[in-house]
Amino acid sequence: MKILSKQTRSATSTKQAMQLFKYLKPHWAAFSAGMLFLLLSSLAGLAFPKLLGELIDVSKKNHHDSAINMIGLSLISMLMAQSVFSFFRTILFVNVSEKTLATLRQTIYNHLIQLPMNFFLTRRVGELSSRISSDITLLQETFTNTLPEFVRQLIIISGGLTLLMMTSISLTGFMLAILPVMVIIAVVFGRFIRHLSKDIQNQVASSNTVVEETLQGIFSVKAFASEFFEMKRYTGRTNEAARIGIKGGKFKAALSSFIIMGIFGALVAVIWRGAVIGLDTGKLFSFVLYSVFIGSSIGGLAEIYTSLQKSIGATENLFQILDETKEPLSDIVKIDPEHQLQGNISFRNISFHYPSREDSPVLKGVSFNVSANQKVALVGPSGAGKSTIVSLLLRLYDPSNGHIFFDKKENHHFPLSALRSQMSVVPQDVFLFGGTIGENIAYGKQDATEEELIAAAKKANAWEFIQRFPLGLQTIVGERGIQLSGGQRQRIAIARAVLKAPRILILDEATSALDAESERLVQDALNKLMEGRTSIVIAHRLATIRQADKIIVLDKGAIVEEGTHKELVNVHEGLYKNLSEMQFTQ
Ligand SMILES: Nc1ncnc2c1ncn2[C@@H]1O[C@H](COP(=O)(O)OP(=O)(O)OP(=O)(O)O)[C@@H](O)[C@H]1O
Repeated sequence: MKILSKQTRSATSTKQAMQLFKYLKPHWAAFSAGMLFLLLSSLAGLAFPKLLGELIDVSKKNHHDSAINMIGLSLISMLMAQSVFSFFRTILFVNVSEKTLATLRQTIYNHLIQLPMNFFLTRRVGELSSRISSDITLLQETFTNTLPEFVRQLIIISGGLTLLMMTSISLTGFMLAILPVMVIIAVVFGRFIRHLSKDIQNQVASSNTVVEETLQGIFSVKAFASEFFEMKRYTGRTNEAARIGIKGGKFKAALSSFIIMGIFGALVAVIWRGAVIGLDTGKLFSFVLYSVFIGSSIGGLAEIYTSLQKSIGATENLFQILDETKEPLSDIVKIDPEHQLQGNISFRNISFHYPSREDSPVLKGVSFNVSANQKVALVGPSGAGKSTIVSLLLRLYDPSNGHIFFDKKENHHFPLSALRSQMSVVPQDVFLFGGTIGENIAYGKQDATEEELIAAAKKANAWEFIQRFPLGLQTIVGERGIQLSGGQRQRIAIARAVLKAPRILILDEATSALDAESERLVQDALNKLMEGRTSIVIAHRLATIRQADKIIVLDKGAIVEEGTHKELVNVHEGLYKNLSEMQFTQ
């Protein structure tokens, strides 16, 4: 990864943030209309102090009811106008940001799911899903609130200052010399206190951890007679929280005194100065109100700056995903005859290491052939490289050396989606999606009819238990539905494979033992499934592969033996012979 200087980084981040506007483009008209309403509502807001000041002056000077009523009426019309403008501005901004962010969410997710396995090796699922949820929520907040608020504050500051200067340039200068300084000090001070409050929260959280851990592990605490040790630990953490809390309290007290003295003091100074130069009461009143508006907008800008920085960070995270290269996938409708597999596989001198661990080779010069419709078993100790061979077969990774052929054509010749769609994996740990049993079976073929689903379930020996559920195929599985047993889940996965009718079947045999009945049902279903197609079985229990056409024995990334069961059990001191003796004497 390139290391960028801070400036270049912030320049690229800003550039990326600008890319966001690409997603806004289709909604440009609504966005501009929203901006116009924002401008109008901010201007209407700015008219208040002026009208209020005039009201005071008119009432003091000539007591003309009609003039007073006129101003009162203008104030009410301004109020109405402002509320109408705000209403439309909010609706327009929400509309634009919801639509923009939905597109952005879809773009990011669609890109993410098409990224190669390499990408997922080095990232945690939580981190990636939080990008799609919290980073985008942050942007949503920016588009709906922060950006409009930023524009509003700018209008208030510039408009307010113009109006103030029209009243009195010297008093405006006086106000600017003191009020913004006080506001900025208060903001910086406030931030410092917020940091401190975070420290307190962390400290309190860490003392709560002691409570949680010790209560959950109360058995260990008692068994090790650690009560007094834990009491000391808890006392230490809570006292520290109290110490930081007291320190924070002092600063909070100082801040409120400062606000009373500094900010209100500055306002008093402005009023005093206004009185000295002989400004009318009404004018002075509106002057002070504008000063308050401007002061709070300056304070607000600091908040907005932080929040914009966060959004730029979030955009950077999101666009980083879009910068990654996707796998060349396509939505398969029909496979070209040229890309249809016969089922012959050939690995030629394959070496491989995982991209995340360049220095540890996982496969070293592996070569083997599988003819169409053969049943081949991969055997070997844990970590030998069996699952890695399967990943290379599926082209989840490319080998670092060597070539993989399907029917004498190199694997690159086949479009990736066409290649994968002709293979099917029945994994050890079957992952079921949180939908119905029917949907889970149809995962291999989304447009399957109910009859096809039932036929597949029957072939997989799964229909018998599915039909016993009152809702049959419509039964919900997963977190919010029923939990299926290991054997049942495997049979659902087999039904999925039956439905997909792959040319090449990959079975990762379950290591955990099923009860005898489930085992028989699963094995029987697998045997039916393997008929008439090439099957690669990662075998953990050697009893199931005695009939295999070929057994490939791997050890530490290399093939050490190859042959049928009969041949291999006769190899003197052979690994297979050893492994099978160990399993059968258990
Ligand atoms: N995603 C990965 N990143 C880095 N190294 C990996 C990854 N997956 C597997 N390995 C390493 O590659 C080697 C081979 O692993 P593989 O899973 O292919 O073995 P296996 O023969 O299938 O083992 P088992 O029978 O335990 O499933 C192991 O040393 C393992 O630590």
